Amino acid sequence: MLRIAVQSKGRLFEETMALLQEADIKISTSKRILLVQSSNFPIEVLFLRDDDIPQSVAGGVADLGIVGENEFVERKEDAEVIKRLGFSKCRLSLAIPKDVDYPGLSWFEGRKIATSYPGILKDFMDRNGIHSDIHVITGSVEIAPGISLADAIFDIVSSGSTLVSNSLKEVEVVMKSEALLIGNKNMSEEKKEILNELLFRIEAVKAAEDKKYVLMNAPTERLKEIIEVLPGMKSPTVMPLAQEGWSSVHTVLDEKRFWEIIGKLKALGAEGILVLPIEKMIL
Ligand SMILES: Nc1ncnc2c1ncn2[C@@H]1O[C@H](COP(=O)(O)OP(=O)(O)OP(=O)(O)O)[C@@H](O)[C@H]1O
Ligand SMILES: O=P(O)(O)OC[C@H]1O[C@H](OP(=O)(O)OP(=O)(O)O)[C@H](O)[C@@H]1O
Ligand SMILES: [Mg+2]
Repeated sequence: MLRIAVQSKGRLFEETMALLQEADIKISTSKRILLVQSSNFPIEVLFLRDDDIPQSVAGGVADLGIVGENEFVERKEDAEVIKRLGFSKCRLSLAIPKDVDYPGLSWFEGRKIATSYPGILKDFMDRNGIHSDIHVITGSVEIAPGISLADAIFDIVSSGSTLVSNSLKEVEVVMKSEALLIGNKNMSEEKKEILNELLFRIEAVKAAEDKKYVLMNAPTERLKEIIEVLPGMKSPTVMPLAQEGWSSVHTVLDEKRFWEIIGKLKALGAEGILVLPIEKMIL
């Protein structure tokens, strides 16, 4: 049985549970139970604070973990990055009061910076030859300059609205982050086999993300032009309709290019276009 450490609540929790669910791994969650076995897959889920996930994976308390890259890099624990998961995207940035002129990194020389990521910040400042005074706080970092606790902050930014609400401006992006699947470096062969099955399922879920299955009726005489417009996995499926001169065309479309392609298909005479979600895709 594999043990995976995931965040018990917070920004990573929902998407982590959704990923396991889409991979058809059933986990019943209840606030008080911190170790739960799946009823249909050889895995158990250990619910932890995200701060503790890198260490539990490096030390072998858990075999796998899902954690933000920011937290993983900060902790400097010896575990392996198995897969970048593409959710909980954010960045770690330096921000200063919005009315202060910013001449460049030298501004931070001798300044006090509040952060929950002292390791990443110190490495960045050392690389750039800047000496600053790093003040560690575990939450509500953005408030620090407003209450004269620090001159600047170094924290997570996503939409930037927390910075705006606290009259701060982002001046340097130090790293980008997303959720990672990390693993213990000494997993047994049996555990690696279960991990491979898990990865196979995760990849099928990820491949289907942002993809749609599209069916349409098309005039047979325009099929050649219609097929040229469609990217598809290999080539579209084409079947004759009962009505003479018409065909049914089935294909997979990328959501990003969806409207552009649909527009072209309509112009070529396609009609009765149906768009269906795809649950999984095995490439
Ligand atoms: N605004 C955001 N947008 C996108 N991702 C974010 C955002 N804030 C945080 N994250 C990502 O989600 C992770 C968890 O964030 P969260 O705020 O839940 O952490 P936490 O308060 O430290 O939780 P815990 O109680 O588990 O210690 C962060 O380490 C980061 O990778
Ligand atoms: O750029 P934004 O979109 O505003 O997001 C950034 C904020 O999001 C996170 O906090 P969160 O809302 O998770 O609350 P927390 O401080 O309790 O972790 C993070 O610590 C920032 O404060
Ligand atoms: Mg935390």
